[in-house]
Amino acid sequence: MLHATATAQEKRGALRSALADGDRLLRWPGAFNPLGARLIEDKGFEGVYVSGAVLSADLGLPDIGLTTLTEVAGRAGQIARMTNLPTLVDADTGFGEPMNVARTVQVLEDAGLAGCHIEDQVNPKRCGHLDGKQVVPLADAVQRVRAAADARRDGDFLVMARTDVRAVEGFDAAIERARAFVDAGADAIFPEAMRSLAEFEAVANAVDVPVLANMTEFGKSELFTVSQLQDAGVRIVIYPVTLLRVAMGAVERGLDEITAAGTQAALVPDMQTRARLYELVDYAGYNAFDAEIFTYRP
Ligand SMILES: C[C@](O)(C(=O)O)[C@H](CC(=O)O)C(=O)O
Repeated sequence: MLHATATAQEKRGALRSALADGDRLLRWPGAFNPLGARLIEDKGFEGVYVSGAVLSADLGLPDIGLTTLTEVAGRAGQIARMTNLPTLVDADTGFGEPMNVARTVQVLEDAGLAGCHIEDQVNPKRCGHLDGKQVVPLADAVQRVRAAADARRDGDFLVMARTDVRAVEGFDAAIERARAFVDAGADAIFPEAMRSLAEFEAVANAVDVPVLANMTEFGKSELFTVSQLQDAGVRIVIYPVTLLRVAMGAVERGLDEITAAGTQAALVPDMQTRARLYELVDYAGYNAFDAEIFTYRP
């Protein structure tokens, strides 16, 4: 009843245990809204991702660091609250200098997130799969990670360091940064825009913390399967924009159908039904809760 019963601390603890548990790959689709997180949990996935690209797109904005910490924490918190799964949020470059990064981590902890990733791009940042990116010097990037790791009050909050350096300085630099970020306190590494499975595997072998693979469509990485990634030693896979793209594709087709046919009738068989929607928002559970409270007498 009332959906997520697990506290943020419990979700963070569960994530730590899942990451410590052998080499099982954790699959985290990107939720573009809280209801999407509910569905991700219902379908048996292991975690929820909140993408900066999706949060930006939701506001009609490109993913170039225009969103504020308040916007990101607010929306990510709404999403995290709706699920018992751990939720990881994209914190871009951390919203400023190292002291801003520290505050970012604490605000995201308070919003109920299980962790976040901080990247080494310069501002304005861009999608990790586009050309023309720039990264800050290694020393500055390491300070961001150290600030994030030191700022946490819950030691289970996952600080993941993302490096975009592969596309700028090459693969060896990505390995160098991954190792330096782990030394600075990173709990996990997100090597952005790897060019092959072998590159993911090499990063996983180079560090003793979990490595994430970003399986975003229309990007620089091939779309590897869960078993391929697992065999390469990857521990977490995200599908950051997949559900938004799928949904928006359906929305476009729906609008075209209404225009062409003058009615939405042909769309109905493929729609989520009223009953399924009510199930996901626990309509019956709220009614039962309400009825019970009204019979309560001291
Ligand atoms: C992971 C990512 O940062 C995101 O915001 O989800 C993006 C995804 C994308 O634009 O496809 C990225 O930079 O890879």
